[in-house]
Formats: sequence, C-alpha cells, structure tokens
Amino acid sequence: MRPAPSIVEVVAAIIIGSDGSFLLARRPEGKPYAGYWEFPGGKVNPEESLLRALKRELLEELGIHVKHAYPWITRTFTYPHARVRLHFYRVVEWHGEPHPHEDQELSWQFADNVSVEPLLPANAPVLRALALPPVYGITNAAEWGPQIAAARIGHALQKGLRLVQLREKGMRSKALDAFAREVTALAHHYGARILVNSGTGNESLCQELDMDGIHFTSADLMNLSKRPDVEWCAASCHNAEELFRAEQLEMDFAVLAPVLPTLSHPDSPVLGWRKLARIIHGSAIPVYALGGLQSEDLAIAWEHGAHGIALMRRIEQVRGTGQKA
Ligand SMILES: Nc1nc2c([nH]c(=O)n2[C@H]2C[C@H](O)[C@@H](COP(=O)(O)OP(=O)(O)OP(=O)(O)O)O2)c(=O)[nH]1
Repeated sequence: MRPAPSIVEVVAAIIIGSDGSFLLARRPEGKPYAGYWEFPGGKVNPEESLLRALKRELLEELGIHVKHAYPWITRTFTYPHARVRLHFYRVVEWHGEPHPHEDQELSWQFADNVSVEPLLPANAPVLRALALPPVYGITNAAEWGPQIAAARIGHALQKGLRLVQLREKGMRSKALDAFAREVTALAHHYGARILVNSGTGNESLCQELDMDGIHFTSADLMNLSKRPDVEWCAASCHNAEELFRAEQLEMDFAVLAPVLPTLSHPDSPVLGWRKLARIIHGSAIPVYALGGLQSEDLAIAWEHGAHGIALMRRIEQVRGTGQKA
C-alpha cells in the first residue's frame, strides 16, 4: 500500500484593491499547472509562521510589503502531484506596487466576473466565497412589523447591503407571503441576494418567490443528509461541531452566534471574540459573526477570522459594499 501523501502547507493572498478587485497571477513555465491562474503565495517553510510566509512570498513574487492582512478561509485539495492545505489571507494594506518578479502575468479581477482562465482547480469555491459581501442583513418583521421592517431593509439596500436573510419564524402564511415577495423584490432591485431561513420557509417557497437560496437553522443543518439543490446554502452555527457539519455539507457560508449578548437570545451563553476565532480557525467556508454587533465591529470580526458580520436590529448601519474597513 502506498503511504498517504503528506500535506503541503501553502499561503495564498487575496490582495484587495480599493475598488474591491483582487490580484491573480499566472503560474510560470516549469511549475506544476503552468499557465493556470492563482492567488499569489506559495509554500510555507518548515518552522515558519503562516503570516511570515505570506509576507515573504509577496515580497519575493510581487515586491510588496504586507502591512495588514486578515486570516480568511483554509481549504484542502488533493492534486495528482500533491495534497495542499491553502491558508487564505485577505491583504488589505501594503507598501509598493505589485510587479511580476517571477515571470508571472498579473491581472486584477472581480469575483462576480473573472475574465481569465483556467484557474487552479482548488480555487473555484474560493471565488464563490469572495463574491459574498461583508454584511449579512437579517429581517426583523416580528418585532418591527412588516411595513417598518421592509422600509429598513430598503434603506439598508440603498446604502449597500447585498445579502439578506428572510427570517420570520412566527409569521402567518398570508402575511409572510406578502412580506417575502416585497423584500425579495427589493433585494433583487438592488442586485442583492436573498435567502429564506428554513424555519420560515422551504425549498418550494424559495423557488416560488424566486429567492436565491436557503439559510438552515442549526437544528435543520444537523438533520440534513445532503446539500439541497438551490443556488446558495447557508447555516446557523453555535459551536465547532455545527460548523464542521456545515463544511461537510458544502454550505456556501455559515453564521456563528452569539458573539456578544443579544436581545433576541438573552439566555444563550455568548461566545466572545476569542472563542469565535478558535472555532473559525481552519474553517473551509466563510463565517459571519452574529449577535449584539454593530457596523463598527466589522474590522474586529475580520481580525478574528470572520468573513463579515450579520446585523438584524442594527441593519441600517450598513455602509457601502466594499471589502475594506
Ligand atoms: N500560490 C497558490 N498556490 C495554490 C493556489 N491554489 C492551489 O491549489 N495552489 C497550490 C498549487 C501548488 O501545488 C501549491 C503552491 O505551491 P507553489 O509551487 O506555487 O509554491 P512556491 O511558490 O513556494 O514554489 P516552489 O518554488 O517551492 O515550487 O498550492 C493559489 O491560489 N495560490
């Protein structure tokens, strides 16, 4: 029997420009998968920390000095030549202009519209994850009533919200139908995606109202045997076990809660930022932090490995759609 191939640790950088674009590099001749596009980066040396490896690789490959990078997702992939664990970082601040120091071609791209190919096979889910905005807005008609709730969502969309969860567990079907239609139309008008919480509706409601996907409650996530056939799937998680399940089922993203004390779950034990970071560390899918947060907490969430934050009561605090704080 052949021994299992050992894993190669790799750091990869999402270098994010002020317009939200990111840099891809084309692998030069002589390397495996020459001609394929990848995120700049490379192998971690023995005894080297991930962040140090990232800084070294970007200086060697592009001549830039990393000033600020946030840990992001970690994805494992098996190639015929190697099994790699890719540690992605989002690089938001650096010194110098990126130049190809290793004969690579460089190209700035947008997640929703990548115009170069082929990409390294491991990177397709990464582009999907990159298309997710920094803030996830959750509806709150139960507390505010449908009219005010829809007006607040509309206002947030106008200010840049691009991802919404319809979460109205107690609403009766007729009122729910009208509210769901209104909020879906609003979201789509602004080019935002809207998911329905599995405690509010199901696949048929999602299809009937032309919504973009389903957000599973943690209980529904744990009972699910496979990812349903809808475009976007997400899940609520409260611990490492649930997040692991969300990864196994190839959810597009997860929400981890509650980070801080919150009015909607007053008796739930809070995670706090350090525990949140420990649970997220190594996650293959992007994670939004939720619970008692406001828009000012976005940079803290990034610092702790989250993709972004989810807001319910403070939904109107959304500012812009960018990936930078
Ligand atoms: N840099 C980078 N590598 C990636 C990405 N996606 C992906 O599957 N990989 C794989 C390809 C390679 O097997 C491995 C990176 O190794 P590499 O050969 O580029 O490493 P290196 O720059 O240190 O080069 P070397 O001189 O040691 O060969 O990770 C990505 O987006 N960026």
